[in-house]
Amino acid sequence: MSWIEIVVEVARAQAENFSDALMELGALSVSVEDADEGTDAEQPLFGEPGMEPKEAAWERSRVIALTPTDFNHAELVELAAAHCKMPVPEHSLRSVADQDWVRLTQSQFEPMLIGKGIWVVPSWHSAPDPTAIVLELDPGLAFGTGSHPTTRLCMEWLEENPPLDKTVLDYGCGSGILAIVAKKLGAGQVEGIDIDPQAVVSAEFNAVRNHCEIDFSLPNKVTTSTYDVVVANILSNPLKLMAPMLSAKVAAGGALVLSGVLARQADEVTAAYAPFIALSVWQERDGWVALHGRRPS
Ligand SMILES: C[S@@+](CC[C@H](N)C(=O)[O-])C[C@H]1O[C@@H](n2cnc3c(N)ncnc32)[C@H](O)[C@@H]1O
Repeated sequence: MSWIEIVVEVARAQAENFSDALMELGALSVSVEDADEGTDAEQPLFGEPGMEPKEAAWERSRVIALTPTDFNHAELVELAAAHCKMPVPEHSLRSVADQDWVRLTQSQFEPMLIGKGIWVVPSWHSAPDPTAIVLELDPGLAFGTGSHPTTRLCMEWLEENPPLDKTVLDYGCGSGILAIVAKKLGAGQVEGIDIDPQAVVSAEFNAVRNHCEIDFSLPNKVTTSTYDVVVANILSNPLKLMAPMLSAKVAAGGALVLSGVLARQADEVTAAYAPFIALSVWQERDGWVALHGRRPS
């Protein structure tokens, strides 16, 4: 089976309504991208919790609707335009050939070497070096496959500072990748927390699959525990807000490692933690940094 993509350019103000109308009228899926992508007029949109981008679309937005082949494509565009009370925009059609989507997706995830000797290996591959530290992890609904520089920075910090027999808290655990690597590097008790229930489920699944005993939970579990190592790869805004709480989770003499912070945000995050723990940049990668510091003994 194959499909047809309808491609339409609309102004920013119409992108969301037009996309919704296409979906209501029978499109199988709709995506919106910057029509100026790859040119000098390209407009990156960045957001993070509490700082969502003001504009949810681009000055010139390209709306792409996936439809069956036996569909009246011109009529769909006309009806969607009428629904949005806008002139009928020009459209073009692109044929999408059927593919082995599972194989195609899997081919994009190869085993990854992180740091000096940590392999992240999808289940459909065997580990290139079974004697190394191997995490079996498939891309899923939670963030944390090891491909993002912030995850890699935290994993590399843990590899360089092995938490042997130490207690570790992974705050914002996503897939659980950092908690699992900590456990595989010899940590004692390891816990993970995430605000997203789906992440907790994924992390629990991944821990079992990697034969690691780790306790994952939502943030509402109230404890006064402190940990020898606290690692949090979230984003600068929530990290700043959580500075008193996260710092209090670090045991005397323990280490705090933060990532999800852009290099240009390092000073403001360091300032938020200064009353509790002196942080400094450990390493920078692709514009992201990992910050670290120790609570005085
Ligand atoms: C960038 S992902 C990091 C995932 C994984 N630890 C890694 O390093 O790849 C950030 C995670 O933090 C979680 N998160 C965001 N805000 C949070 C909060 N206030 N409390 C706990 N978790 C939070 C998100 O749900 C997400 O799973």
